[in-house]
Amino acid sequence: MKIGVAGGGAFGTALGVALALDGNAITLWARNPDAVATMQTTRLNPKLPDVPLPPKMDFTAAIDDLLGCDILLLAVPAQTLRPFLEPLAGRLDGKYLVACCKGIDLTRMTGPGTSITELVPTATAAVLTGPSFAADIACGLPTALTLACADDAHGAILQTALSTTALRLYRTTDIIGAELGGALKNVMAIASGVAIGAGLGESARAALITRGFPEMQRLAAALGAMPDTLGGLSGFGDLVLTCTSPQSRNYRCGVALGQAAGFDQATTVEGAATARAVRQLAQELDIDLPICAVVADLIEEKTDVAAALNALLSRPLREE
Ligand SMILES: NC(=O)C1=CN([C@@H]2O[C@H](COP(=O)(O)OP(=O)(O)OC[C@H]3O[C@@H](n4cnc5c(N)ncnc54)[C@H](O)[C@@H]3O)[C@@H](O)[C@H]2O)C=CC1
Ligand SMILES: O=C(CO)COP(=O)(O)O
Repeated sequence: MKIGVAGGGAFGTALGVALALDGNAITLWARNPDAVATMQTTRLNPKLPDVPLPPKMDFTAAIDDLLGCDILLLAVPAQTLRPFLEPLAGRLDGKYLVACCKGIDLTRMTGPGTSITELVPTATAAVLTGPSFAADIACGLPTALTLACADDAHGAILQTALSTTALRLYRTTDIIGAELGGALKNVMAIASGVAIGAGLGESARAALITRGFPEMQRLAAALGAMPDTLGGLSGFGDLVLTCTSPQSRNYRCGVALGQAAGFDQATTVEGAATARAVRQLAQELDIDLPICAVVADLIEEKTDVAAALNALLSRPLREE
């Protein structure tokens, strides 16, 4: 099956590299023609500067070049997935559409897999998520991800097509649980970064990760996820990775917030919009998600770190 990638950022490129080195011919679409020309001629992507782009990868800024692919890996940022798909919806019938972004769309409050199902109901929607830094995948380091597809037979086809020796895909039919794990761990990564940036210590970070996990589980359960999914790679696995590694942009953004320092607004930090979406969902569903709420307030500068800490520490003592 022919594989295409939409999105010329770090993650789409890394997946393309891994699959091309495994023998697949990959077409990668990026919206910026200059970026495409650079990749085509230099065989490098500045977002992954140390990784040569394999000969089996081709680059295009013409979206029509993707339409001959059977499997499309959608690696555009989460808030841009719906606007990306909407004009294409009638031209993607029957394809495998695999969301590779992590977040909750602020306009519709849906995760990426759900957005695909809504916008292209004739496609097979799937979500690829889990603990993985683009640079690790591109360098061929061992990585394990979750491939979620409601139809398990189609999920098995995708699992085989997208796994390589180093990139191991585990299968689930729970799209909601997988996409929420990937979205919510970014909010917790910001919180963890804030704790470290503000000098609150590693014990505080461990507390945030551990108390953050049941927040993820509560929201996921309320939105219809299967109970065990959040304990897997897409939830717990990615929570651990992203909350503990300075490679994570969400974590680094949190560190900057904790230090009251600036952070490059052009960096992709999916947890910022997701925190706001989660705060709204929590209100609508009447669920208590205190860590998510303070992250959203910090992002919007409705609170500062001292007040956020006080809000968390002054909550009533209770059973674990
Ligand atoms: N970088 C990583 O290690 C990982 C990233 N992801 C996810 O992959 C998604 C993409 O992230 P990255 O590739 O890392 O981001 P990035 O910042 O490296 O690249 C984002 C790319 O999206 C493009 N883009 C922005 N708006 C667009 C639009 N409206 N239409 C088409 N393209 C647009 C930008 O030009 C840029 O090339 C995110 O949801 C992220 O959470 C998932 C796992 C690992
Ligand atoms: O999702 C990721 C790791 O699994 C990448 O995290 P960041 O987007 O925070 O860099």
